[in-house]
Amino acid sequence: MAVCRVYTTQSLNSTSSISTSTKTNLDFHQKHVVFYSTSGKRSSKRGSSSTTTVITCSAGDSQTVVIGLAADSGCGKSTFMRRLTSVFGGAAEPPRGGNPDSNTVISDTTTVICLDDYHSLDRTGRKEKGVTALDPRANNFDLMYEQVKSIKDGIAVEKPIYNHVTGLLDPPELIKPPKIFVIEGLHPLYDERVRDLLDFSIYLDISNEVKFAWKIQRDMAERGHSLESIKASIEARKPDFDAYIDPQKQYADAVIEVLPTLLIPDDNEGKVLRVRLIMKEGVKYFNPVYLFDEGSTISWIPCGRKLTCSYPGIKFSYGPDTYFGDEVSVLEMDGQFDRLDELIYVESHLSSISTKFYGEVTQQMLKHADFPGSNNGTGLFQTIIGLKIRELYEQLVTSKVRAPVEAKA
Ligand SMILES: Nc1ncnc2c1ncn2[C@@H]1O[C@H](COP(=O)(O)OP(=O)(O)OP(=O)(O)O)[C@@H](O)[C@H]1O
Ligand SMILES: O=C(CO)[C@H](O)[C@H](O)COP(=O)(O)O
Repeated sequence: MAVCRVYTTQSLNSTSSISTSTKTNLDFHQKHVVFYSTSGKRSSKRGSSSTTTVITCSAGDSQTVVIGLAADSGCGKSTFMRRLTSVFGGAAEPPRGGNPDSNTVISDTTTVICLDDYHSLDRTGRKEKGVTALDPRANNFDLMYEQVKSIKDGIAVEKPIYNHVTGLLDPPELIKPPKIFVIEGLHPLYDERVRDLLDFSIYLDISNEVKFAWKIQRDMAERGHSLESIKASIEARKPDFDAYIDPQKQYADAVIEVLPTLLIPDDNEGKVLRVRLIMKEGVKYFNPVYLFDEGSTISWIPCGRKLTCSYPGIKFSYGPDTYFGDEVSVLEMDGQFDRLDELIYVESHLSSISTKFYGEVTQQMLKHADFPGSNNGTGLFQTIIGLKIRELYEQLVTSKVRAPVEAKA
C-alpha cells in the first residue's frame, strides 16, 4: 500500500509556510511519484506570492538511515561531511541542474541537507523582527519534522531553500530518499520530534577560543571581513548560541569537543588542539572506540621510535566518564601529527574503529591530507565517526532485512 503526502507551499514576502497532510490507500504505485499543480507564480523575488501543491508517494520499502550533525556556523560541518561521504565512496555534488545556490550535497549513497533551509524568516524578516537565525522563532520545526519523517518513510519531499547569497527563501527543490540522509546545521537536535527520527547524532563542540581562531582564518583570509566585524558577529550570536545551540550536545550520541592544547602552557594561538571524542554507551549499533583495553583508564604518549613528534608532542588519553548524567567513553588526542603516514602506528592501537581492512583510517586521512584538521584529532575522530556511521548503516539495513524473515519463521 502506498503512503502519500500532500504538500501545499505558500510564500509571501519574507516568510514561507508549508502545510502537509498524509494520505494512505491512494492509487499511486510508483515509488517516488511527484505531481505538481501550481497555481500562482513560483518566484524567489520579494514581494511576490506563490502556491505549490506536491503529492509524493512511497511504496513503503525504504531503508533510509537518518543522521544529525549539529554545530554552530563555521565549526567544520562541511569538512566533516566531505570526510563522511568519502567513506561511502563516490563524489558528492550539489543537485544537478538545480538552484546553483542550493545547500544540498548528493552522492551515490548520501544526501546532506542543511537545516538553514528551514529558516522561516529570510534575512530581512529576521532583521525586522530582531531575531537571529539561531532563534527557534526564525525556523520552521513543523516542516522540518514532516519532511525528515517523509524521507525516513521513503517519500520524496519538496524542501525549501534558504539562499545564503541573496538572503531570500528560494523555490523548493526535490529531495529523494537516499540510503543515508544527513541533516546538518544549527538545530538537528533541538526539536524532540526531529531528534526521535535520528538513527545517530553528532555534535561538534568547538570552544570559543578555537572557533574564534577558525573564523579569523576563514572570514578574514578568504572573505575579507575585518577582525572587529568577526568579533562583533561572534559576540552578537553568543546569547542565542548559549540558549539554543549549545544545549543540544546533551542529546548527541557522539560529541567531538575541540579545545586549546594543554601541552603548551597558556597557549592562545589556537593552532595545536586538544580534541575529545565523547561516545555515549548503550547506543544501538554503535560501540565506542577504545585504546588498548576497553573500560580502563589509559594515558599514552606514542612519540618515539615509531611516531615522529616535534614540540609539543602528542598525548592520547582514554577512559570512562559521565556526560550530562550519561555513561560515556572518552578518547582524547592532544597535539598534532608530523607525518600522516605514521598514523598507522596509532591506528593499530585503537580498537572498535569499524574499518574494513587494516589501515583504513590512515588511508582515509592520507586521501584528504589537505582538509582542515587532518594533522590532529579533529580529522582523526571525524574519520572514525564516518566509519562508525557506515557500520551502523550496514547493521541497521541487515536488521531490517532480517526482521520480516524472522517474523515469518
Ligand atoms: N578541523 C579543523 N581544523 C582547523 N580549521 C578548521 C577545521 N575545521 C574547520 N576549520 C576552519 O573552519 C572553516 C569552516 O569550516 P566548514 O566550512 O567545514 O564549517 P561549517 O560548519 O560547514 O561552516 P558554515 O556553517 O559557516 O558553512 C574552514 O574554512 C576552516 O578554516
Ligand atoms: O548561522 C547560520 C547558519 O549557517 C547563518 O548565519 C544563518 O543561516 C543565516 O545566514 P545568512 O547569514 O547567510 O543570512
